[in-house]
Amino acid sequence: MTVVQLVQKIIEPYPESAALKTHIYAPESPLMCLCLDARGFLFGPLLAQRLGVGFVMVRKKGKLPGATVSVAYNLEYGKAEAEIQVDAVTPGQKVVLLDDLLATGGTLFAACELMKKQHAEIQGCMVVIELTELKGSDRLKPYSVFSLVQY
Ligand SMILES: O=P(O)(O)OC[C@H]1O[C@H](OP(=O)(O)OP(=O)(O)O)[C@H](O)[C@@H]1O
Ligand SMILES: Nc1ncnc2[nH]cnc12
Repeated sequence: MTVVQLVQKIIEPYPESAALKTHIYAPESPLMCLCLDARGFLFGPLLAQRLGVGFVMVRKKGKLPGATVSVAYNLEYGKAEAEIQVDAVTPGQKVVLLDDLLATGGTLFAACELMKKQHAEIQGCMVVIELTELKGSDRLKPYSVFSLVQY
């Protein structure tokens, strides 16, 4: 399956699906789509546009201007630091976190930590691919993870 086909898959069926409604879609309150550097940017803006909600970038450290808040984390193969601008989300803001892949969960866990620091309300996480053997969804509990493909 190509990336374009995956994008189609992620944006076409889900705005109307029970899964999306249960996990993230709350029409009565604004929602932000929080997307992870870098491959999350392939999917996040499309989903945000489809849902008619805002889009926030979580970037690797040192990329964003102005005041930022950051969290260090471990990947399967090293260390990194995730960062957002301090005013990217407001306290109480509902957010859904989106990335291409869930492996160990370290990256999404760090993004959740950033959201907790900013007192945002995490609605859940969405990924295109979940590598189930690495048990990333356990790492992210109590937050839910919705994945399109698992292997
Ligand atoms: O669940 P984890 O073990 O944290 O791994 C998943 C993360 O790893 C990859 O990103 P990577 O840091 O390689 O960066 P990239 O998107 O810039 O390629 C992938 O895009 C996820 O963000
Ligand atoms: N196992 C994996 N495969 C592909 N991309 C990754 N990024 C982090 N872990 C990965």
